[in-house]
Amino acid sequence: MDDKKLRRAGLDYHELANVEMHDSLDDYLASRQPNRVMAITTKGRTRHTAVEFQAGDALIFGPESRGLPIEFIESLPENQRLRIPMLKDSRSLNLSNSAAIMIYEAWRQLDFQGAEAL
Ligand SMILES: C[S@@+](CC[C@H](N)C(=O)[O-])C[C@H]1O[C@@H](n2cnc3c(N)ncnc32)[C@H](O)[C@@H]1O
Repeated sequence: MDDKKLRRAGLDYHELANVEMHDSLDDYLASRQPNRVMAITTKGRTRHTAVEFQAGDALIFGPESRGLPIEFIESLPENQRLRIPMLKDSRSLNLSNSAAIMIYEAWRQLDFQGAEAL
C-alpha cells in the first residue's frame, strides 16, 4: 500500500479512500462485523441488481487470480452470492470493473447518499 506506483495510480483521489488492512477475511469479519455480507462472485446465481442493498452491507470480492474461496461462498445464502451478468462465453470481468459496477449499483439504490446535488 506504500508502493509509489500504487499511490501515483490513485492520483489525488487516494486521499479520499478510507483504506484498512486486515490479516485475513476472518479477521476483517470479526473486527468490523458488517450488517450483511455479500460475496461478489462469478459462481453466484443471484443477479447483482436483484438485491436491496442496505447501508453497512459488505461487498466481498476475490483476487484476480482465483476468486473467492468456495467455502466462504457456500457459507452464505444464495441471495448473498451475487453475479454480474456477462456475455455468454465470458469467464469473468476484471476486479476493478466488478468493484465499480457493484459499488455504483449499491450507491444508486441508496440514492447516491453523500453525492453532490444534481
Ligand atoms: C478476475 S475475477 C476472478 C476470476 C475467478 N476465476 C472467478 O471466477 O472468480 C476477480 C473478482 O472479480 C469479481 N467478478 C468478476 N466477474 C464477476 C461477475 N461476473 N460477477 C460477480 N463478480 C465478478 C469477483 O469478486 C472475482 O473474485
